[in-house]
Amino acid sequence: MNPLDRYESLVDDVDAFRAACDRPLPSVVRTNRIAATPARVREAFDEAGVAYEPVDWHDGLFRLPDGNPGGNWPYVHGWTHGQEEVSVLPALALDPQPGERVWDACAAPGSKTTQIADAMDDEGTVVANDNNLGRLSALRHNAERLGITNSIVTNQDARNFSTKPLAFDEFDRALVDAPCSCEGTCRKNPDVLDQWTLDHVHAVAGIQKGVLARAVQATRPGGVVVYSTCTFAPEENEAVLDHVLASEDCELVEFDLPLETDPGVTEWDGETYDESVTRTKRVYPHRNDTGGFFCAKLRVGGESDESGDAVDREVAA
Ligand SMILES: C[S@@+](CC[C@H](N)C(=O)[O-])C[C@H]1O[C@@H](n2cnc3c(N)ncnc32)[C@H](O)[C@@H]1O
Repeated sequence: MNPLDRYESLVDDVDAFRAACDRPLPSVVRTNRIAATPARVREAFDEAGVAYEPVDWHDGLFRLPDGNPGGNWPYVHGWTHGQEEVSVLPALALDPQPGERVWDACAAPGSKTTQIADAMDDEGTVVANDNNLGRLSALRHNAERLGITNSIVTNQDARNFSTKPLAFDEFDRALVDAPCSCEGTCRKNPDVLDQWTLDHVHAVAGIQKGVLARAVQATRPGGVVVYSTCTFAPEENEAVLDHVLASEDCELVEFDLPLETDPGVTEWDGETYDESVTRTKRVYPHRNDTGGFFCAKLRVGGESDESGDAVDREVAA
């Protein structure tokens, strides 16, 4: 069975959805503004004879029609990082500010960690955590190449994350870019559809619930948690949020993304979810010619003693 068959009742135009999922995905790079401007990257691509096309919704992204995002000197100098268009969305929703404390719970190989550090002007603290040591070494390599200095790396199971190694015990913001069944990456890696099983969807949903709950607990009252996956499966998206809304002190908030999205679904396979999951965003490949994605933004409850404005703190870790 092709798992994409499951989503035909969710999309408006099944033929366009299936055709988009069958098309290869263009390579995209993000400008690392710590090291260069988009104008300087364009100049460098021109000088090096690298073909590129602008991405209309983000001035720092470029599509590379010939592929190979790592095969040119602007990449080697840390001016660019290969990152799919939809992969840029969670950090935009998180909106981290210079000086803040941010936890990237499932961070490797660091596309979003490095984008978060960039958005913070490399000021404050990003704690980049992953339970996979091999993937963390790729993250460290990327952070070094991009010249990032405000990030530290931890190797823990995010479900039981301990802040003991840190000099603080709560974060202003947290990102859970969760391990998932990766259906939305089928344009890049069609094998995900052959390897798909419902058992894996249910198993990974358990991990997702545990990590998201810990992220809410580790974030200060009034702070922000963003949850994202690259899958269409409601079991891994809306159902995870429904679970955490019931068990933790948090709420889903409205937010904007610069791409065309569909709202989260409130019913799936005989289950119904909290109405507020309609505030989450589904990105289907045929809408913007991208990969598939899911993104949600939560506000943590409880008494907040901070305005939510950018804070000026010493890096403490
Ligand atoms: C979607 S990938 C993260 C991609 C990354 N955010 C980026 O932008 O480059 C999910 C990551 O979760 C990690 N992971 C899986 N289970 C975990 C757990 N229990 N605790 C922490 N990390 C976990 C995987 O090793 C994997 O690197």
